[in-house]
Amino acid sequence: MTTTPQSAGHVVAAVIPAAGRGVRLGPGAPKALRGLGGVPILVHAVRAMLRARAVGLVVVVAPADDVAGVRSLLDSHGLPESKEIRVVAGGETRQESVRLGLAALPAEVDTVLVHDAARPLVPVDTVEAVAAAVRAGAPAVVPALPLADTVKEVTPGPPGSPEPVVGTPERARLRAVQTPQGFRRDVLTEAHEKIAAEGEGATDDAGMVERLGVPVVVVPGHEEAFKVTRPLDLVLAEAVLARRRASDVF
Ligand SMILES: Nc1ccn([C@@H]2O[C@H](COP(=O)(O)OP(=O)(O)OP(=O)(O)O)[C@@H](O)[C@H]2O)c(=O)n1
Ligand SMILES: C[C@](O)(CO)[C@H](O)COP(=O)(O)O
Repeated sequence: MTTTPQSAGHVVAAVIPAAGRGVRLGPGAPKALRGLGGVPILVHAVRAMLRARAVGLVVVVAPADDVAGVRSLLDSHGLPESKEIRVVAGGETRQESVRLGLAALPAEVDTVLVHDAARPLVPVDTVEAVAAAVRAGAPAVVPALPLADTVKEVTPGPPGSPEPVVGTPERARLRAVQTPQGFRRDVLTEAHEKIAAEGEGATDDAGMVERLGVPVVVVPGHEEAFKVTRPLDLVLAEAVLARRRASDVF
């Protein structure tokens, strides 16, 4: 096991929430366990984190009813043994799963990257860039991309019914947020303790940190770090992976 500093005095761990069902992807196994190029989505995500020199330890947050199954799945895929991989049970929400992953970190970890299992193809350069920005002093770092579409704010109505438009935010000021999101461990832990205690949900970890009043910065994301959410995303992921395998570039 190696949890020695991988990046100049910092001990960086990746927490991978992988306990979701993948309802929007359609019926089947939990999303992280479904195949992409013949390999479970989760295995791609774990490899993406292990490839980063900065990352010294990975915590996988598995569906609560299949922790042993996920452990043996990872063990059967020939992952490098130079870095420890822990597997813990997840919760009912992404927020709860991340909190359970944080609780499994060893004391010496001071920097945490939270990465969706559902973003299996994130390039290593994006992972390293997020870790480097935290190392450089930012308490919270988010990779993100400018939007291609114009966005409307609406008053939500019943599915399928016309929804009144409230406004059109200035697109140049908007970013679509990805993972891994990087944090000083103390900041992320405080966010999960306080915001969860307030009973407020959040769709990403940086959103919780923002509510503490801690500054969050954005660094460039990558179009191949997209989230596999709906069936078409899986088609795209298969195509990206096939191209990488053909050119041997990961
Ligand atoms: N209770 C949950 C819910 C989500 N996640 C994880 O959070 C990441 C991002 O969530 P999302 O893509 O929304 O996954 P699902 O919740 O599985 O998707 P859906 O909403 O379609 O069911 C995924 O890696 C997912 O496994 C988790 O660890 N625990
Ligand atoms: C964390 C995240 O991937 C950033 O875009 C996203 O917020 C997860 O959202 P979801 O509601 O779980 O799809």
